[in-house]
Amino acid sequence: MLEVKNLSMRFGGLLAVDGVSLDVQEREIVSIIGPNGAGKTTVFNCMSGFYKPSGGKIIFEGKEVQGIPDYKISRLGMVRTFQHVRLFTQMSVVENLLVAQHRHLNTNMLAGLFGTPNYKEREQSALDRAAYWLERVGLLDLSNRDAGNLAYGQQRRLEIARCMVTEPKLLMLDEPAAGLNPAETKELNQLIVSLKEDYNVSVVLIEHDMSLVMDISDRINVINQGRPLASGTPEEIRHNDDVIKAYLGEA
Ligand SMILES: Nc1ncnc2c1ncn2[C@@H]1O[C@H](COP(=O)(O)OP(=O)(O)OP(=O)(O)O)[C@@H](O)[C@H]1O
Repeated sequence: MLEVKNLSMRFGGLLAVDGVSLDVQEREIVSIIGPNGAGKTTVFNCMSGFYKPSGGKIIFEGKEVQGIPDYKISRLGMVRTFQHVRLFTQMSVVENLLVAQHRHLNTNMLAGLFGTPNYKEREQSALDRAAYWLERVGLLDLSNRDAGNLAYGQQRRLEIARCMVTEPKLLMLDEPAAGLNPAETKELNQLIVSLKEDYNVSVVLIEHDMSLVMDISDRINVINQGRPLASGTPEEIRHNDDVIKAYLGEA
């Protein structure tokens, strides 16, 4: 469903991403790993339309999407979370999920003002979807709390719910386990697997928590200093000499 071919991204004199290729099939969890500064988030920023890549192609469901702005990419069904949680902290938990859907659907303001039947129906289904996902990530009891007052692990789950209410085909998670305790990481592990198995979503994951990566990934792509280093199953990556060297070098 997604193919990234020979992607490159230059910032002035720095070639942050250089010739990275990867692909994601339906119902697959694909991870991108690599030492700090390897270029992982930059790859994500290109895939999600935050950056226009300097070179290469990004093909989603047969369509070239490199350089298309982020809001259009998300309407095609590719949505992402951020390394640092980005919620509307002064809005309630449920409002965060409603805003996400409005932005996604590009709701007509006049229809809203006049409260047309079609608009009301859509509002109701947006509320139903919000309630469904809040329940699913264990936040239904906190619907009316300000998002900024949630514990960190809860904010991370709300971010995933905020993506899921838009019914994506491909979900991109940037370090979702960062800052979580072991129990929360275990819950996250189960949630991500369930997104694939129960909701047919493909997941691209950037993550430093190797036990999580090894446990849930179908395939892993390793990048180092902007360049592809290895790709394969968790078992193949675990035993790859180049990968071991790159990580030992970092430590
Ligand atoms: N907007 C930018 N302008 C200039 N340089 C950038 C920009 N974004 C990233 N870089 C540089 O590109 C390189 C890759 O950064 P990137 O954030 O993609 O790495 P990463 O693999 O996600 O790292 P980490 O695991 O630490 O999050 C780094 O050298 C970084 O300083």
